[in-house]
Amino acid sequence: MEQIEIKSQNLKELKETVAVLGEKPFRAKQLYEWLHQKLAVSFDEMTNLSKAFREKLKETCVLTALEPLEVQTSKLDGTQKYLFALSDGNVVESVLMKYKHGNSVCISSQVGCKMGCRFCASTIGGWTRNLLPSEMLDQIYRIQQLSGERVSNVVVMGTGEPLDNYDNLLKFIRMLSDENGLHISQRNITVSTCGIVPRMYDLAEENLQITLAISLHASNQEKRAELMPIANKYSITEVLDACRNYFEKTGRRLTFEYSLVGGKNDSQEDAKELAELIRGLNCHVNLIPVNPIKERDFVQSEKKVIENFQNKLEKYQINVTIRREMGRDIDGACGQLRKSYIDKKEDS
Ligand SMILES: C[S@@+](CC[C@H](N)C(=O)[O-])C[C@H]1O[C@@H](n2cnc3c(N)ncnc32)[C@H](O)[C@@H]1O
Ligand code: SF4
Repeated sequence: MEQIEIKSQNLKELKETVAVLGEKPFRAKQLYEWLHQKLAVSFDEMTNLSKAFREKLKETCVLTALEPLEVQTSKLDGTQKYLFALSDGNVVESVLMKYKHGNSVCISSQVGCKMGCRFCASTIGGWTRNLLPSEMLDQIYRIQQLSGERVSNVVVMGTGEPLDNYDNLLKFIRMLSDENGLHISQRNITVSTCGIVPRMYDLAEENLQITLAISLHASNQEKRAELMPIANKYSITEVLDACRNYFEKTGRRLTFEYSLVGGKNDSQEDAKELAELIRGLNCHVNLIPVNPIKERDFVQSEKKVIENFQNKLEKYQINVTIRREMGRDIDGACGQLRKSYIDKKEDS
C-alpha cells in the first residue's frame, strides 16, 4: 500500500485519514496542530496521541521533514541562507531576512526551473520536479525552529516558477494561513511569477488576499523576450491585461519587479516607457539591482543610473522603491547556494 504523505494533507483530508485509521474525528485537529503549529518532525513527539495510534501512523504515513545541510549567516544584516535536503536527495534553498517590521522567509517552489530567464541561476541546471505543499511549508517550519525566530512574512521568490506548480502552491497558501497552523495572514504572503498568463487569471478567482508580484524586467515586448523566453509564449500586453484583471477581481495592489541590468534595460527611455506601460494600474515597482552570476556576463547598473531610473518613474507618479540587497556577503543571487553545492558534489 502506498504511504500517505501526511504533511501535505489539509484538515479535511486529515479527518478522512484519521477515520480510515479507526480514530475519533477530534484526533485530526490534534494531529494537524502537531504537524503545523508545534512543528513536530516525528510521530513519537505527539504525546497526546495514544501509542497505538502513533504506531499506526508510522506504518501508514510518511512525515516530510527537510534536513538542513548548510546555513550561511550574513555578518552585515543577519540574513540567513539555508540549504535543505529533500527525502529524494534533491536540494532546495530558502532565505530568512530580518526586517524591523518582522521576519520574512523566501521559499523555493520547484527543484530548478524550466523558464530559462537569462540572468537567473535557478534555471541553469533545468527543472527537476515540483515541490509538494509539505516541502514548501517545511522550509518555513524548519527555519522558524532552527533560528528561533517567528516568521511573519513569506515570499515565494526562491527557485522555481510558483504558477507552474499551481495546485500545490494553492494548497500551501491555504495551509500556511490556516488558523490551526502557523496562521500567517494571506496579506503577508507574496507570490512572484514570470507571467504565466492563464494561471494569473485562475489565481484571480481563488478568493485569496495575497500579493501578486510580476517579474517584468523590461518596458517592451522585444526587450522582455531577450531576457525572458516566457515572453515568447505570453506577450507583455497579455501579462498586463492579466494584471488589470487581477486587480479588478481581488482589489490587491500589484508589485512589478524590475531587475536593472547594466546597459540593457536601465536607460531614461526605458524608465519613461515603463511608466507609460503601467500607467493607471494600482501598482508598486520594485527595482532590483541585478545580482551578477558567473555563468552570464550581465553587470549591475551603476548606483547613479539606478537612482535616475527611480527618479524618472517618480516623475510619472509611479510608486517605486529600490530593493535593499540583503545578505550581500553570502552566496550571492537566488539559486546560487544550491548551484554551488551541486557543482561541488559533481566535482568530487
Ligand atoms: C527567482 S524568481 C522566482 C519567482 C518567479 N519564478 C519569478 O520569476 O518571478 C524571483 C525574482 O528574482 C529575480 N532574479 C533572478 N535572478 C536574479 C539575479 N541574478 N539578480 C536579480 N534578480 C534576480 C527574478 O527575476 C524574479 O523577479
Ligand atoms: S527568474 Fe523565476 S521564472 Fe525565471 S528562471 Fe528564475 S526562477 Fe525561473
